[in-house]
Amino acid sequence: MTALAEAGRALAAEAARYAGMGWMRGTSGNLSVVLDRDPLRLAVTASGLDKGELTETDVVEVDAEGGAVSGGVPSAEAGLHARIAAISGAGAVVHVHALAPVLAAQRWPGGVPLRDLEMLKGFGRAAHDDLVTVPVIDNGQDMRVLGEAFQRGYRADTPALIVARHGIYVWGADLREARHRLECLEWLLRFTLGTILDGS
Ligand SMILES: CSCCC(=O)C(=O)COP(=O)(O)O
Ligand SMILES: [Zn+2]
Repeated sequence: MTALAEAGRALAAEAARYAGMGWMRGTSGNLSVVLDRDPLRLAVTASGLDKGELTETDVVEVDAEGGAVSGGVPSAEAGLHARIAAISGAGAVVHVHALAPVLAAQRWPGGVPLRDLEMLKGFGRAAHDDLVTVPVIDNGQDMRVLGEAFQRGYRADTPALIVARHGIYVWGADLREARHRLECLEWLLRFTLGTILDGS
């Protein structure tokens, strides 16, 4: 099996899992893994498909700008995946349309504050870190513009980015680490939103 097909199989399995959680509704969301660093090459999910029904062939190899190197139409957001992988050194980038991150960005458009929660450990931070701020950038259709905005707010200790009125990106050394971070961060965001509702 080629490296691209192997990546496609892993991406399909991961996407099915996220779809089952309701975080990839319709055709939303996209996932990638780094195939090569020099030059940068990623395997990214193909565009416009039901992410709960992907097969190992629904994957496209892209370059550092998100342009297709193999056949097929890559995710419309491949350019942002590539920028995140290039800047952070991550081996995998996941993007889902879970609701809590979008609600949180609406409430805290300058960055979502998280503090003093055990679950922060699952996001690569200390439980009692004074303040963790998840960056928020404006949505748009030009991935170069989103990439620049990501890069301006990038901090190596905060492996996530919320795109306002759109969704969230989380990254890690591999798909498993990215997933663990995403699951814990989604919990943190839901908790933080819940504290406004109950006034605490
Ligand atoms: C209803 S999904 C709109 C596009 C989007 O935000 C997304 O995550 C999926 O785009 P792709 O090109 O990767 O299918
Ligand atoms: Zn999206």
